[in-house]
Amino acid sequence: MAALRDQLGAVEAEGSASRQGSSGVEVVLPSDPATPAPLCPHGPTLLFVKVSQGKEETRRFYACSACRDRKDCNFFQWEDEKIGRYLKFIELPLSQRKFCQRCQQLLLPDDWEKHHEHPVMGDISVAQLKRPSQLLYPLENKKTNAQYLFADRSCQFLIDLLSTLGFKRVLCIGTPRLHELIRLKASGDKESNIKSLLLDIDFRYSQFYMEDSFCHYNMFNHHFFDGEAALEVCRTFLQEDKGEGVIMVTDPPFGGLVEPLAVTFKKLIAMWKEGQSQDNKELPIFWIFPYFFESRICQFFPSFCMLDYQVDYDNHALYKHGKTGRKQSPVRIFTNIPPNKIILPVEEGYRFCPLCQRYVSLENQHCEQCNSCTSKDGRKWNHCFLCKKCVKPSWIHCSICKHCALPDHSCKGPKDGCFICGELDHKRGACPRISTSKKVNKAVRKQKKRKSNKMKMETTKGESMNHTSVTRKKKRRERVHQYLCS
Ligand SMILES: C[S@@+](CC[C@H](N)C(=O)[O-])C[C@H]1O[C@@H](n2cnc3c(N)ncnc32)[C@H](O)[C@@H]1O
Ligand SMILES: [Zn+2]
Ligand SMILES: [Zn+2]
Ligand SMILES: [Zn+2]
Ligand SMILES: [Zn+2]
Ligand SMILES: [Zn+2]
Ligand SMILES: [Zn+2]
Repeated sequence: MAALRDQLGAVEAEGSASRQGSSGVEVVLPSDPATPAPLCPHGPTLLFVKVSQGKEETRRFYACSACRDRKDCNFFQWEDEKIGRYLKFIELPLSQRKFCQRCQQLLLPDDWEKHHEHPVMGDISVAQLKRPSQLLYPLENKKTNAQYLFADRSCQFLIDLLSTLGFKRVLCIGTPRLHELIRLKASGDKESNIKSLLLDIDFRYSQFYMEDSFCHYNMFNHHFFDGEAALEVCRTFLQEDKGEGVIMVTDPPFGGLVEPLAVTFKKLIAMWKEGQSQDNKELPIFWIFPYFFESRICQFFPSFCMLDYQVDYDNHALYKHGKTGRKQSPVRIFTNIPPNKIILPVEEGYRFCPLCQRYVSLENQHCEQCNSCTSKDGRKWNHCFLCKKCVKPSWIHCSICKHCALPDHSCKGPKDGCFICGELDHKRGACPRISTSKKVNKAVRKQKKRKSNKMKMETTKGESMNHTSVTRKKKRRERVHQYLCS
């Protein structure tokens, strides 16, 4: 890309020198108006062509519509670059296939010079190109990307499940690893030829896929960055075969708000419905999200139920945590597919409850009072006759608060529960009622103040500062663990 930008520089320098003459750079109309121009920070770009001595060159390029000076906006892309680049790359001999780890970019020989001081990986095999989620580093920015990739075990479980349920097409929203494994499997054996379309905000993936298998997309506002043509790719995918055989699988960043996601998913459902013959059917969906969002998700999608299956991730330290050797993860699958159709692996500790007609975690026992397998976190829950419901094993009934809570809770205060709504089963960060970041900040400030007061108290009690900070760290770790697992 950088090399290409330099070419633009040269072209522009020439262009401005003789803009009025017979040589220079001219704006042209795209040959196919349905193909939207790529976007730069200034909006859709314009298509340019270099003209020398009155003759147009054959290769045209997109550049910024607003900025004439490369210093102001260095966007550059050949009109035919997208396809050309990937195909050129795989045609190179293995020894020339390089990937810049800093720029997260496949390099063509023209680009090498620009990256010679960067860490560059060589000998990129076809197998590696087919697993971009292993080549690219996961974006771990908690607030925006939180790219937690499925552990093999969970990804394989999902793929087997999709194939057992007979799906032919999978709309992958924010599931790049699932997308690549579906494609890998489809190319590997003729039996399973499931198609997959990935919608993700991580643009790095566009290097590895053509426009019919990747759309640069924002799931919080249903925005296709490449305009109408990309939207059409998605529509066609959903409506193929009159909408038969398609499922939507999504694993949004957990910091994300449920409501905008629900609005987006409803738009996609409507898009699928346009191509439907019968009205009464629902678009099958797997929405992967932490269990403490159950009530919130079911509010928007009453037909959804939560499966007991614990989804595991490769790069999420907290979710790998577990005392029993088995990883404990708070992440579940929410779906409108009847749970009795979904077999959870017995070898991983799931069993079928004939009364509930669904697979549950081994320790999730059927409660006769509730007439349901009530555990949400995979542990055995206890029935409280005063609360008339099952509660976490770590909770006891508090006669002051008149409900069950952790034994060391402080009565009549939201301190041990959620700072925002006061509920005891989740913390502020997971509150389904958070609507503005303002509220969160306020709660955080409050919490910090309380903490620092507490610390002052502890230090005046005569404990050494060192010891206090160690135990506080330990306590904090325990609290995080509790938040996820208790
Ligand atoms: C929790 S990760 C899920 C990855 C999945 N477990 C996998 O292994 O395939 C969230 C994914 O959503 C994507 N993402 C984050 N914000 C997004 C947004 N606003 N719109 C679309 N995708 C987004 C991230 O790039 C990432 O791939
Ligand atoms: Zn620009
Ligand atoms: Zn680089
Ligand atoms: Zn049961
Ligand atoms: Zn019960
Ligand atoms: Zn109780
Ligand atoms: Zn109490």
